[in-house]
Amino acid sequence: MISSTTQEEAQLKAAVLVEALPWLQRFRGAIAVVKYGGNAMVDDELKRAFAQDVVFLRAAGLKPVVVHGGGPQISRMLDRLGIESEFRGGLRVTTQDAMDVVRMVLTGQVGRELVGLINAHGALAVGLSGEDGGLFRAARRGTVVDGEPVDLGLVGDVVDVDPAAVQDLIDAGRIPVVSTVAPDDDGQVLNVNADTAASALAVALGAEKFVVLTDVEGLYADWPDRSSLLTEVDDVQLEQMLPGLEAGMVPKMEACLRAVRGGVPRATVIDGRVRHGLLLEVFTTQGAGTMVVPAKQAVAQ
Ligand SMILES: Nc1ncnc2c1ncn2[C@@H]1O[C@H](COP(=O)(O)OP(=O)(O)O)[C@@H](O)[C@H]1O
Ligand SMILES: CC(=O)N[C@@H](CCC(=O)OP(=O)(O)O)C(=O)O
Repeated sequence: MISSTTQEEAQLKAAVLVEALPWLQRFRGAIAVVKYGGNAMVDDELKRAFAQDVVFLRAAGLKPVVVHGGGPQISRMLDRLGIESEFRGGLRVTTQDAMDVVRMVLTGQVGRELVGLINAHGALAVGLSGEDGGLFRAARRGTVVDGEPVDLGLVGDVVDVDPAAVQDLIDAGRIPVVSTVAPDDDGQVLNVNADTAASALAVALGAEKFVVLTDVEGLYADWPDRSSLLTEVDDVQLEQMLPGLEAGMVPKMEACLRAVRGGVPRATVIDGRVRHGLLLEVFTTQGAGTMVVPAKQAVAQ
């Protein structure tokens, strides 16, 4: 005889699968750009679970595109090489020496590792950077801190995206894994914040979803008050909040805003430290983290 506990467990498992049905139907065929932040790559087990989730999305009929960061990994390597790291307004001040390290760590280390983890489930992932196939064109940018303009060195913003190289991989059933270094018009490679680059790619691809994995539960209206976590915010509200946000959260929320204003229907910031958080975000009704939606749709979600 089957015990009642076993039956309950079985029903719970079935309920999880049934809950996923409308989301499986809704997102079949949709492009999902998933930005994996360096701070969310906490340990090997989490990274393996992330790779599993991405493969799950692909198996469920979505078209996942991974854009990765690697800020802490770059800082560690710079440290080992005796090069100082300095951030202004959430962006790394980047000298030519630092740029060589940024490029080496992002495309040669972090990107390679993610490709390997995904390909443990089949030959799906192909790595490329903003330099490959003319994917990104960048232009140098500075920033403003406390009202003062700050020169960030070899830091750029993506000003043009040619998604053909990524689209070709998607069409071939592959999972593109994108590192965000990008050349300017003179061929100088620039350091581009990964959140910013990921949102530009999500817009260019006409993505249905833009999900950002970071090291916090989502956006707090009144950071660090833990009771102020927002489950949903519209683009108008978010724009008003931006000047009050701190450091790393600024490029992240700007990226979500740009994605939504560029036509991506929903952009979500989730806690990448939660194992399988990506699956929960995509396939459960409750979702996870903070979802940014266009103002006119906010009520309907
Ligand atoms: N309003 C806010 N809501 C959430 N996190 C915030 C907020 N303001 C500042 N933060 C900080 O921003 C951090 C996320 O930025 P960052 O560490 O640069 O992320 P990543 O490395 O994933 O790009 C959070 O861990 C948190 O400490
Ligand atoms: C200009 C700038 O700050 N670039 C980032 C690029 C990596 C990145 O964005 O990584 P995360 O997503 O892990 O933060 C940097 O050098 O750290």
